[in-house]
Amino acid sequence: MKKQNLVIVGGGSTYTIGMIMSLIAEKKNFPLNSITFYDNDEKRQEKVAKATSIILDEYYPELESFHYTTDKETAFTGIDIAFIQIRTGGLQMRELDEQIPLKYGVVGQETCGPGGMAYGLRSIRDMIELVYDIKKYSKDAWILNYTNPAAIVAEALKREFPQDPKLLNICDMPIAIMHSFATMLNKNIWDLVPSYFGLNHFGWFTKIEDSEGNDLTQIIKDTIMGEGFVPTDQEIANDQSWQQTFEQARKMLIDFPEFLPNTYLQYYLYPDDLAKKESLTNTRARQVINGREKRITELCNQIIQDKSTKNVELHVDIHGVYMVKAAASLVYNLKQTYIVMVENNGIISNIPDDAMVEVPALLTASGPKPFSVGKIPTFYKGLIENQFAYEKLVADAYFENSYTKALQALTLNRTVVHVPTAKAILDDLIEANKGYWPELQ
Ligand SMILES: NC(=O)c1ccc[n+]([C@@H]2O[C@H](COP(=O)([O-])OP(=O)(O)OC[C@H]3O[C@@H](n4cnc5c(N)ncnc54)[C@H](O)[C@@H]3O)[C@@H](O)[C@H]2O)c1
Ligand SMILES: O=P(O)(O)OC[C@H]1O[C@H](O[C@H]2[C@H](O)[C@@H](O)[C@@H](O)O[C@@H]2CO)[C@H](O)[C@@H](O)[C@@H]1O
Ligand SMILES: [Mn+2]
Repeated sequence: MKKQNLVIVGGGSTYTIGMIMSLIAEKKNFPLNSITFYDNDEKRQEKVAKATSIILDEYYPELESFHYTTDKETAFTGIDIAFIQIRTGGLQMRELDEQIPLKYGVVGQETCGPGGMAYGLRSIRDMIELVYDIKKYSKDAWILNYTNPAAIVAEALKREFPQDPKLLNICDMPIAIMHSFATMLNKNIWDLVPSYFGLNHFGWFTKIEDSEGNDLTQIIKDTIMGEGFVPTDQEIANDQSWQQTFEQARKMLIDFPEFLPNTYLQYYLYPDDLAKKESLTNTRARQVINGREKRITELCNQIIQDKSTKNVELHVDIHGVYMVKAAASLVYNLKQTYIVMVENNGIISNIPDDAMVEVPALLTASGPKPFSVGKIPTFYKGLIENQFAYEKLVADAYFENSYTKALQALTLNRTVVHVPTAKAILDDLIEANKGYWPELQ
């Protein structure tokens, strides 16, 4: 097994320590020669990198080298694979993305609705630049992106880098939901076989089987409708916001019992209820700043102060393990099945070919090989086509510098609809995103 040279772009991310623990847990399946961090915020990255260096000394002594840098040439030369996890504008801009729509009574969310559009218009430029730069210094490297809003980033990257089998967008939400299914069923998560279709943060499980082919879907539905649904991955199990989000699955299933919903659908199916529950001074960004970000900063400080991990609790989360296992399947041609984003091209036969759909695919050394889904029922087709039109219009707005396309996008979005509201939110977002967005005319 050839050992891999990995760069983590966005080394200062709150997910990096979890990713490092996953790389350690999976070192037999995804052996590494080197890890490099790249970030454009030297200070933020340095703290995480110093703690990482201590963790790696303790748990990965056989690793040849670990470096961190803010220089792209140093970071991207000689690498086999890049994981990208950046947040253009940081959690501060996420807070504005959530607060601005909320001021107008519209859901304030990281990847859904106007907040998602705002974040998308910031992410696209950095993501395109990073992919070009990685390819410049390591033209054959795999690029695994999970930067959000992944649906919009995937649409933009597909246009800029068409048909690139080594560039893959991936999300952890389906596997986090499957984690809860596995716990509920008392089964090993990796033995569950999902049938799933949709767009990123906008999809449904049509079936869950075990490795022997037993259909477990009805048991899962009955349990959720009877007892509710809870997050079980350690990272989110005790988080009140995620508990409330998972609980909404029961409501969605009672209203639409056909398929098991991705939890993100709550924002599109009950937008007004969710907006009413949100608080301008405590949107999710503020909770993350006071929660995950603070916890990771304290954890790094403790490790650095002790020069050891003896006084901290480190754990492997499903987010990191999923990305690492998927990467291993790609580079070692393991042909394992993961839910990823790919260009439709007939997979879902009655929606547009150019949609970036999220479906199960075999991950192989020549890229993802998605399974066919076939025709989907009218309700889901209607929802997906509307959402895909919104995503396309956001990418159009970016590439064409078009105010009109951005306004059309927001008007189509199920969380907005009302044109004057769309206009007011868009104008506020333009003001807040000066320097991040293209100039819309
Ligand atoms: N796809 C998924 O399911 C999934 C799951 C978890 C997180 N995410 C995404 O991962 C990303 C990181 O999330 P976070 O909460 O840890 O954010 P964060 O702000 O803590 O970390 C992001 C890091 O990226 C750096 N950065 C920003 N722009 C950069 C650029 N152009 N080049 C290099 N570095 C840059 C920042 O300095 C920061 O250190 C976000 O996009 C988030 O939405 C996606
Ligand atoms: O609101 P946040 O920042 O806590 O989470 C937003 C992300 O939520 C989903 O991902 C993960 C989560 O980040 C992680 O900690 C994991 O253990 O559980 C969540 C559910 O899968 C979502 O898929 C991401 O795209 C969001 O960024
Ligand atoms: Mn996601």
